[in-house]
Amino acid sequence: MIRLGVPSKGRLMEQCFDWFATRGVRLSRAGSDREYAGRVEGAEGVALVLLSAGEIPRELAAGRIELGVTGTDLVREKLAGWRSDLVELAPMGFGHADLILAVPACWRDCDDLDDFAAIARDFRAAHGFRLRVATKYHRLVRAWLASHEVADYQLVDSQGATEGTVANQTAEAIADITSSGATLRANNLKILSGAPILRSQATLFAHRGAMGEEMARFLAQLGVAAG
Ligand SMILES: Nc1ncnc2c1ncn2[C@@H]1O[C@H](COP(=O)(O)OP(=O)(O)OP(=O)(O)O)[C@@H](O)[C@H]1O
Ligand SMILES: O=P(O)(O)OC[C@H]1O[C@H](OP(=O)(O)OP(=O)(O)O)[C@H](O)[C@@H]1O
Repeated sequence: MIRLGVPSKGRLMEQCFDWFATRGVRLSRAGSDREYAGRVEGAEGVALVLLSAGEIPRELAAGRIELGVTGTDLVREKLAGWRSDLVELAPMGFGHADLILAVPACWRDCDDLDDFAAIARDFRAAHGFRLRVATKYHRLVRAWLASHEVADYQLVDSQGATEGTVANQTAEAIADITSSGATLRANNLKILSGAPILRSQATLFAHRGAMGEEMARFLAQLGVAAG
């Protein structure tokens, strides 16, 4: 049996259902919007498990699901050394989002990461504490800033409404995902120029220990190379 984990709500779930439907596999909820059991038609030996997108990386790594759809951002953030437990099979062409670093739009002298590094260096002396970056992407942001030799900052945990932390004066900068940019604009924040920390999209992943014959057959049916 292949347990397939799919985001349980919103556009990610719907676009995921569409992606499989295009490949002849009909996924649906078993009952009401509140019911997290699912149905699979058009494929043998596949069970649908509806899960929070944020939990799918951990469930895949533990082998509690054999296949799963989630954002590459969530896999890289939640699983250190994710390649040892997961196989990245196919980008799915939706759920695009960039993980970016943003600062107040009124910081006229801060356009790129070099400017940010210089401001962070001076910040502690001026304010008595390190410049605060609010994010839920702790691992990715730390690794990225370290790789660019930015050290004079502290991370502030924010699990939602991260863009509001600057106006609320609990952070000076934020690192979060953006797609349309509307939330950043509404909160008077600007993205630092240059490449984003990460470009993410919804992606099909497998548990590395589950790449047997049954999986090969299902992937062939989906037209996906076995990694
Ligand atoms: N505009 C967007 N807003 C939020 N997530 C987006 C957006 N565009 C793409 N995504 C992707 O969707 C995924 C997050 O989905 P979702 O918010 O449902 O996850 P979650 O953390 O499990 O949520 P919850 O905890 O509310 O269940 C991430 O991979 C993210 O990159
Ligand atoms: O660039 P945009 O199109 O404006 O989208 C980006 C926003 O969407 C997400 O938030 P979400 O609504 O998922 O809630 P969250 O704050 O709980 O993450 C993300 O955290 C940003 O806040």
